[in-house]
Amino acid sequence: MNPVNMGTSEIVESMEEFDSGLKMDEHDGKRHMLKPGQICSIEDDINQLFEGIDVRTSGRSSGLLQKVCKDSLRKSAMKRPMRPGSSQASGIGISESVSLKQALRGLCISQASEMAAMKRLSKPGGSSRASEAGTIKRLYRSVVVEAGESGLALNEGKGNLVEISLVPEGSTSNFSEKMSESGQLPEVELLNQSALMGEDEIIPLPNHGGYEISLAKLGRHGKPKLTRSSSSTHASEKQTVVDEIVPALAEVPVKPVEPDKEQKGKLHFTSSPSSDNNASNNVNKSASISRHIIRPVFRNKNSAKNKEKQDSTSVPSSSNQSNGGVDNNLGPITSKENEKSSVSTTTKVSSEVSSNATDSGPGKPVLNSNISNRTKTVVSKSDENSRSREKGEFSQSSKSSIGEYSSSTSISEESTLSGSSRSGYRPHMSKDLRWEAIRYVQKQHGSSLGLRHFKLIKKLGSGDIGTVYLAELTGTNCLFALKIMDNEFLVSRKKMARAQTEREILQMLDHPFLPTLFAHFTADKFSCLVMEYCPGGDLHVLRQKQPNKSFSEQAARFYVAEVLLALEYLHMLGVVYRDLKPENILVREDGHIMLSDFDLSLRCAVNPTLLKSSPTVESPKRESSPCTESSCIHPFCLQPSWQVPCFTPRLISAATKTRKLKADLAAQVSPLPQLVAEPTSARSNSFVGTHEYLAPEIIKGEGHGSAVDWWTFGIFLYELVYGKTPFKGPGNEDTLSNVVSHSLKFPGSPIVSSHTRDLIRGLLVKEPENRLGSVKGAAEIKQHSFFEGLNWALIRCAIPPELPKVFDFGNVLADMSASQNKESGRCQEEFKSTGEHMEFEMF
Ligand SMILES: Nc1ncnc2c1ncn2[C@@H]1O[C@H](COP(=O)(O)OP(=O)(O)OP(=O)(O)O)[C@@H](O)[C@H]1O
Repeated sequence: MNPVNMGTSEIVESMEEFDSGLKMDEHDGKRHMLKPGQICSIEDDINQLFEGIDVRTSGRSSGLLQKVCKDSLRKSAMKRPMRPGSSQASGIGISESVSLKQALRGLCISQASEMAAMKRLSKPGGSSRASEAGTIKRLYRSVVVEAGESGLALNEGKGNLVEISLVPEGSTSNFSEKMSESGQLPEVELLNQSALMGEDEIIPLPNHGGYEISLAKLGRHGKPKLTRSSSSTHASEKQTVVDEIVPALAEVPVKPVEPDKEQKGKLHFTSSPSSDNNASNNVNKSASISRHIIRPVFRNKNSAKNKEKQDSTSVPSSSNQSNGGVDNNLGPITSKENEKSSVSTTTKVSSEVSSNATDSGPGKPVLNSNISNRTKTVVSKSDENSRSREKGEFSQSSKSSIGEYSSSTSISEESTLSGSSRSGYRPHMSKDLRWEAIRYVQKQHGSSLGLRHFKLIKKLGSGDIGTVYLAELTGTNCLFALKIMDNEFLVSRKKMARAQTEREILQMLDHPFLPTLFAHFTADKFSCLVMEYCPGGDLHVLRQKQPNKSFSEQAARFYVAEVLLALEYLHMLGVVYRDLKPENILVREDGHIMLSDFDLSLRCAVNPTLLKSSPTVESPKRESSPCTESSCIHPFCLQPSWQVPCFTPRLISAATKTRKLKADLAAQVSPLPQLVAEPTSARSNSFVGTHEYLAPEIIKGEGHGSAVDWWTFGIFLYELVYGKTPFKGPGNEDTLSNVVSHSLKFPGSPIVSSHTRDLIRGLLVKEPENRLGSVKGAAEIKQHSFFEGLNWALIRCAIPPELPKVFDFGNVLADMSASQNKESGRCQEEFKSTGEHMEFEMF
């Protein structure tokens, strides 16, 4: 949370509040807004009332008591409705009434309303002197859009859609400027979204067009331990196909940056110099954003030297030192000169978001969704993998990712990327010693982080765009997963955009079930990502080790629940993951999961909405009413209605009774609205994913959106419980055709509960629009009976089905020196001997 925002006052509004502000004129019957100056009239009314009470109670109450009551009433009148348990709201002078607060507070509508208010006030002509009640009403109307009828009390739940507009439709920059001037940045605290957040910490979400959403985030435990459970070499036959689209150039708003003299021979492809260390900078940044065309440019050392002179005035700075010293050399190229010079080696950044996501005004990035040059190359990643992977060292799976890939990026604003990428600026990881270690090394060596600071211990695996090593930050006993990518290779294979996407997404993440990116830097011709190391292998390997190669439903529920939360968070950030499969789910040392591998993800705009849930049951009153019909047809009604009125509750079964009791209780408590942050407007035509996991709409090339993640989620659950995927054919083509045309079938064995099958069925609906999760995203899926009883908020504290072998971290490096130094030496030698011309095995 930005410090600037910390002081932002909470506004809680309610219809009661409006009612108090709206006074019916007895004479003309019109409703008038009560202006601040009219508060005294309320006071007068109350005084009058009190007089009445005085008269009535004079004989019974002591004068003192009356005085106390009167005083308190007067105070109440002055303070406006205040009920037990409600917190006093301030902000722009709006107090709250508790019932609405109960209904909305947890779902941040108050903050959203404040935001909406600020937004409105920031508009030209908006009067900051508007009456308080008027402001409330305007706020209410701006925030709460009641479907059907306007002016309906918010707590009269009828399942209406309440929409919070978090994306400014208009003057983002103006707004941001105003906010920065006033020192206030509206934010939405997504309270009650326990799945996404913790109770104690707030993290910034990417800036949605100038507005910052804050999420309270989960804390996380986790120290790296050197252990590998990857002795098995189970290879699935799933193949990776990379089918690339060279996407169209995207017009992306980025902040112009200062030249950096130290950028020679380095890769530049970011729009986010991660240099801003305070919130106001963030705010100012969004205010100063201008549109530039950025193109990722690769320069090898030699070409960089040649171009150094001509680029010297335009090479962007990544402000390494200000980023906690973390080398952050991936800066944007913004000048025309660079555009020119980069033509031959550029991978253009394209964008694929729906018109919905892009047409909403200058507050949102305008993206070029044309795909200019589509080259379709199918590469069998399994072949590459089989070449590159060392047998028995790490999980082998040929379930590989297909990518007729377009980078599909709607990179909105640099603050989106830099906001959480600042070293240590990730609340759930901020106390992690690895940040300290990195800072320590930088301090010691007085330089930015580079490959020389790492001791490569062993190769963890190779992917489509790079090789991942277990690496120790020299002299710190801290282990990291170091992903090293060869820039020349990326450029030549047109994979630069994928690398960029992955890095940008990693920079945004701050979630217990997603990896933390500690640093990134370029070293000679390599781009390196310093990530959290996950020692427990992947779920593919773990599944192979299970009896019958499938997980129990209980275990599966744990893993899919954590994956669901990770996906929910990603969707909330505007990231459609697209490559869910057990191979991409790593197991942490504490047994919890980490979803990895974002190079095929789609970035898009997201517009969180608040859905007001409606009670699904009849009101208790109605249910307990006697049958008044002359002929009762209630199935449980045993007594003829003409003799004795039948009271349904007395005659229903025990189970039904319990259900009804629960329903009654639920009906009495206003159901909380649901926050839905599903990027439903995201659209891509890329052919990406993994054959067995590909959604039908991707195969059919119809264009796809976030619903593909719910399809893959269904396949994932199926594979965990049945030990295989549902549509796999003898070859990839068969698999694809099965996905499109075969109906879903469940094997007779193992026996799987109807809840699980029902959830899978809901997720594996071929039409994306009818698929579970397609409308309300994870919120919808979480409510499925498969997850009944699961405590989403505390899942990170749940005991995982399996713990990877635990090593004493203190001894890890010592152990390593004995058993693994050999390999470590080999990895180091590999670098030393080959120098800048080092070739990775995978390439
Ligand atoms: N943070 C990490 N901790 C431990 N092992 C990791 C980590 N990240 C990656 N790995 C291992 O390194 C391997 C290569 O990862 P990488 O993300 O580069 O490629 P990939 O998952 O095979 O997919 P893709 O080819 O799509 O990039 C993975 O299979 C995984 O086993």
